[in-house]
Amino acid sequence: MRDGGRVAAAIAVIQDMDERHKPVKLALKAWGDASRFAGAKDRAFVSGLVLDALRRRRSLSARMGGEGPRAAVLGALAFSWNWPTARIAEAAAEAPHGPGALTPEEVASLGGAPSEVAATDYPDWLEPHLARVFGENRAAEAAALSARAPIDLRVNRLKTDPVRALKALEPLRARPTGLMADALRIEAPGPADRAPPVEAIPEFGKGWFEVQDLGSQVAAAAAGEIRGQQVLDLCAGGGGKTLALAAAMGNTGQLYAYDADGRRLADTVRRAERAGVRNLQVRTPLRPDPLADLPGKMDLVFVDAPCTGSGTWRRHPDAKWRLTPAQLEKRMAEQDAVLEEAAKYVKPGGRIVYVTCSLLAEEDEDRVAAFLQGHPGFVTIDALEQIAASGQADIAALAERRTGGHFLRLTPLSASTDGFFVAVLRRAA
Ligand SMILES: C[S@@+](CC[C@H](N)C(=O)[O-])C[C@H]1O[C@@H](n2cnc3c(N)ncnc32)[C@H](O)[C@@H]1O
Repeated sequence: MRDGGRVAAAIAVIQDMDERHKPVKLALKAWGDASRFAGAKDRAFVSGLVLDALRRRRSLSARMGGEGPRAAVLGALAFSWNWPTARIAEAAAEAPHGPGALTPEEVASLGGAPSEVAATDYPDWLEPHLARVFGENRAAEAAALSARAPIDLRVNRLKTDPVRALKALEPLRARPTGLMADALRIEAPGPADRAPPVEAIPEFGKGWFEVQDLGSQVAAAAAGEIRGQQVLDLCAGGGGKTLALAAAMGNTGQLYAYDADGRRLADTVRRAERAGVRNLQVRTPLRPDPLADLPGKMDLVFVDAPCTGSGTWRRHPDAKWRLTPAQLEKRMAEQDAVLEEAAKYVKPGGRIVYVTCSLLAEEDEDRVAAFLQGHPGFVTIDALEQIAASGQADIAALAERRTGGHFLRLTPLSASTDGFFVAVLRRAA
């Protein structure tokens, strides 16, 4: 495909999303299925351009003076990909597949000086929510949430060590992160480039490493020292945290993985086998009372709670435009329910780790406060001390991420991670 056809395809994908209220993943898949002629480079170009247009859709639209998909895509080419106007004009005018010649207004907007436009790249209704957490810094935090994200890997200590893993990942130029001993990072690919083929590295197949955001690795480390313990991963989902917890346990003690949605657990056994995990029981909700034997027995219940995902907007930029106040309310109710459930399984003296990948206080501090009010037998303990006890992190580098005394909040701007909130609660002995 030539550039004109690729740009037209990106516009069509966003149009499909807008008209049919489709998530970007499905719209891209629909285009890919209907475009057998498109090669891997074409697909990388189109998906990169669509995601970049969505990341900054509002500010790009404001600069272009238009709301539609075409304005967002042309704006992304100019202001995210730094294409000169002449190159955009040439691609747009390409016959027969380009999206059509630029209008004089578009040419003027594309050539405009870096603007005074103050449009923020999140929906208006979130303004007070982000102001509550970030105050004056919210625009800078939102800008960092609108950037491309790197690819982070977690070295699996059950199979290898960071030195050997780094050697295996040399072709992809991975490097240590400094923050977590077992975390490696591959910088975000260029806008139109294909994602680095991590899964094609033979050692990936041997379970040497997993793709996992650095913030997610920090959150898992808040489990603390868990060797030999009884641990329940209550919202195990696809198993990302489960495998991190398993690695920290070193195949000692017993790890249970559960999720209210049994389909989400489907891959966990296979992933655990690949990772060399031998102390995991997957408990499916498809059986009656799957956790009936666990109440009051867990040293640790890990709650990777359902949330709005506002901390992951770098990777899922369409999610921020689809989020509604009603969805936030729904997630808050689910968070209360899952914390209530978690409390049942904790033994006296045991802990709950509460994690969200949301930056909204309503899902974070407020849920912990609500839980504590109803459960006077629990207190918060310092998340950072727990992370220190895990022996995996550079605590000094995390000290400034402490919030509300005992909690931790990570953001793309402050920690170069996805956004995460972490709280640790201890049940009285
Ligand atoms: C943030 S995701 C978990 C991600 C996963 N831990 C990982 O690292 O890949 C939240 C999960 O919580 C599950 N969930 C929601 N309500 C639940 C409940 N009451 N009990 C257990 N799981 C629940 C959802 O099905 C979803 O898979």
